[in-house]
Amino acid sequence: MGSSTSNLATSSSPNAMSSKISQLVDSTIDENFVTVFSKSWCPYCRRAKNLLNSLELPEGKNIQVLELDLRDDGSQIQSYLARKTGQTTVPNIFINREHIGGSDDLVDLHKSGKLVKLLNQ
Ligand SMILES: N[C@@H](CCC(=O)N[C@@H](CS)C(=O)NCC(=O)O)C(=O)O
Repeated sequence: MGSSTSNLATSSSPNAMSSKISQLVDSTIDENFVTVFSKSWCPYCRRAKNLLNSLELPEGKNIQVLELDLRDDGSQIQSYLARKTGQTTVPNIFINREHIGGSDDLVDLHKSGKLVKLLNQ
C-alpha cells in the first residue's frame, strides 16, 4: 500500500491552489485502482485499510492511501472531496474511479459479496 507524502500547500493564489487540489485528487483517483483518503489516527480508516489489505487484488492493481492529517494540503483535499462526493468524513474510498463511501459502506459491500467482485472487475 502506497502513501503519498508530497503536498501542494504552496503560496499560489486561492484559485490556482484549488485547481491544483482538484487535479491532484482527480488524477490520484484516475491513476490508482483503489484510493483511500484517510487519516492516520482514524479507527474507521484503519478498519477500511485492514479490510482492503486482507483481500487479494488482481495483478497490477494497487491501493493508494493519502493520509490527510500528515499533509499540509490535507484539509483542502478534504474540502474538495466534500464538494465532489458530498461526504465530509474519512475514510473516503474509491474503487476503479467509483465512489464507494466510507468504512461502513465498504464493510456492507464486503458482506454482500460485491466488494470482491468490484476488486476483480
Ligand atoms: N460512518 C463513517 C464514520 C467515519 C468517521 O466518523 N470518521 C471520522 C474520523 S474517525 C471523521 O471523518 N471525522 C471528521 C474529520 O476527521 O474531519 C464510516 O464508516 O466511514
